[in-house]
Amino acid sequence: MREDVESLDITDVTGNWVTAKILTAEFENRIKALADLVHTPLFFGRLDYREHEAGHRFYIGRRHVHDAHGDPMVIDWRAPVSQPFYRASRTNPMDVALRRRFGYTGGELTAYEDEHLTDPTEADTGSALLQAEIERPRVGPMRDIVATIQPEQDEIVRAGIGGTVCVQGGPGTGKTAVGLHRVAYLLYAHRDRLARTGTLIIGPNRSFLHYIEQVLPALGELNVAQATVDDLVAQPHLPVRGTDTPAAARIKGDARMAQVLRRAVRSGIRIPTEPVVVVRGSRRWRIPAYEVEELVRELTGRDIRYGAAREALPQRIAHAVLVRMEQSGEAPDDRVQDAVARNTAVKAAVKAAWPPVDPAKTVLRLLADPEFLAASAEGILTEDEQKEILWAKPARGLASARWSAADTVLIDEAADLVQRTHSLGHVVLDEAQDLSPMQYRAVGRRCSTGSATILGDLAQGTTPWATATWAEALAHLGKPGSAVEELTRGFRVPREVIAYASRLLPVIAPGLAEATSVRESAGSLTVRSVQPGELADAVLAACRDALTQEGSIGLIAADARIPALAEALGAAAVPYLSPGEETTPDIRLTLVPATLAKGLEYDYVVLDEPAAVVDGEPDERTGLRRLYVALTRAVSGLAVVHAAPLPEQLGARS
Ligand SMILES: Nc1ncnc2c1ncn2[C@@H]1O[C@H](COP(=O)(O)OP(=O)(O)OP(=O)(O)O)[C@@H](O)[C@H]1O
Repeated sequence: MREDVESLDITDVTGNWVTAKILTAEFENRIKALADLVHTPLFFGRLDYREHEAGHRFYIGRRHVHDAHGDPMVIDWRAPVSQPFYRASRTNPMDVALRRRFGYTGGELTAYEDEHLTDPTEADTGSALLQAEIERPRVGPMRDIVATIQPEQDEIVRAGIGGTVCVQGGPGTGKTAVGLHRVAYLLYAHRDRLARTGTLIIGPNRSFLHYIEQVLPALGELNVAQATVDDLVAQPHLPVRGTDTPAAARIKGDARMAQVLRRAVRSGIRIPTEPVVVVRGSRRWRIPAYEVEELVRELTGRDIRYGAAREALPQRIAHAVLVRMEQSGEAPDDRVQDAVARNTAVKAAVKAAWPPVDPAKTVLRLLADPEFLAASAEGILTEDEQKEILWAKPARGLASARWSAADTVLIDEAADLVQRTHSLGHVVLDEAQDLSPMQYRAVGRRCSTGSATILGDLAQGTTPWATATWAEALAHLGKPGSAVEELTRGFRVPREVIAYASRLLPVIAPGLAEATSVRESAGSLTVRSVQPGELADAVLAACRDALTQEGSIGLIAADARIPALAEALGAAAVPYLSPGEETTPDIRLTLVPATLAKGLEYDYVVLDEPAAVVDGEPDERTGLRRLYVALTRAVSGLAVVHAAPLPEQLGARS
């Protein structure tokens, strides 16, 4: 297939150099997509449908492959014929007589496993290849799970594009993996539509995005944008240089701010009291004040963007002029209406009634001018709340203001009040529990005419404004009442470790079910108590111990402890990486600040001083949730080393 593309000669068909460039680029992309990847086999499964005739046997793989005659050899995993590979069971064989899974070692076919779904005498033993895949040591960035997607995951992956799906799932239940495969599926099933409208994956931070960035290209999808929420609302010339107190950030992130902003943006609207007089040639056309007033009142009552109304008003006034021209026997056309709309008298009337609004300046004024804030927030924010968000030292101009991350979300909201934000076809929002209501709104307007996949775990919410329920989050996103699915089978964390971490659940997320572990090996869990002076040495020893095993090692610690640990590692000449940097055979240890651990995983985790992780957060619940995240990053083993007493919720180990 690659040679076919490479041998295409386009000199005859390209009329001009633009077409030639575009075609060449497309061919290059296709050749790239058809590259041989040594460790990525062409197929991983086979389905024999029950009528066992020619054409009833299908090989399933990452992409479609055909032979020299164009006959299919491997079917794309996303095609409808492939679906039973993931969903068929003994209770519902879906017409499949045989399902075969192929196992590979370093790109070599080394095993296969058969299930005769309609044979009642065959025992249901579960898949050893799935187990092997789950147990495989983790090195490098996240990989795809296309060969082993589980039925409950597949339901979410293939859910229709029309609806928004929200997935609540404990640590390691495959939310991120499912979200990425869902994008690949949607791009396959709705390629044209999504090529036009675009898809976007939103993750919590850069290192997380780096960790997941290889998955879609491995599935043949090269054109999916990735961003953090901060990237989405970033203002080109207004860098974030300030921080908010947790209290201020909370108020700025509250959905009530949307009402405050709406009032602020519209605060300049004035009901006209003067007539508009348009002079054209030797004639004067006068629209009396009451009529202009009516036009303005009508626009204020309509649910259209501020900017759209501002564009509509001069046209309406011009129309009123045109009506008068017609009444006096003239026959003006559309060009006359446009010319009247641009007339200086009309422009001045519009400016007075509906002045232009700069979103950033509006937010600046709200945060700097107590009277403007009071007028906009009256009956919405209390006086104390207003005081909390006002800048102690009011900024003078846009460039000198110390904008915080929450402020940029406010500017984004104000901008949307003025002009509708462009909506994409599909948005995947990962680690969604952490967003503030205003951030949900920012994401929601980017999929207002599309759909979304919302992934998260309420127990891992580590912002003071983390959502309490998915219903609330979905309402802020503008997708109220969307389906909420739950994933509970964990593919990462070993049994003993998830049981230990789950001791925190009653405090951090009462009512949430404990994740189970599908891993067969129980995993190793050690908790070591040492004297304060010995902490760094004990942590180093635990890292060295972990390094004797295969796979990646994450040393997770409270952010405040990172410099001390970095120094200790340096002094002991133990090389280490930062999150987002790729492990190599020589450097497999990553030093991870607890605040960046979310979404990542390591074969072995050494957790330094849990009490410090809890103390690093503004309140205890958030601290314990941060600890829960840190405790659930391990694939094979977790070693906890502490000098301070463990948080009591973790309890003494029985
Ligand atoms: N069906 C599967 N087959 C093989 N591996 C899987 C499967 N589902 C998930 N995994 C693996 O389990 C690990 C955890 O998955 P993932 O990171 O998607 O979980 P998550 O729910 O997003 O976790 P967290 O809440 O901690 O962010 C990953 O290594 C992923 O590849």
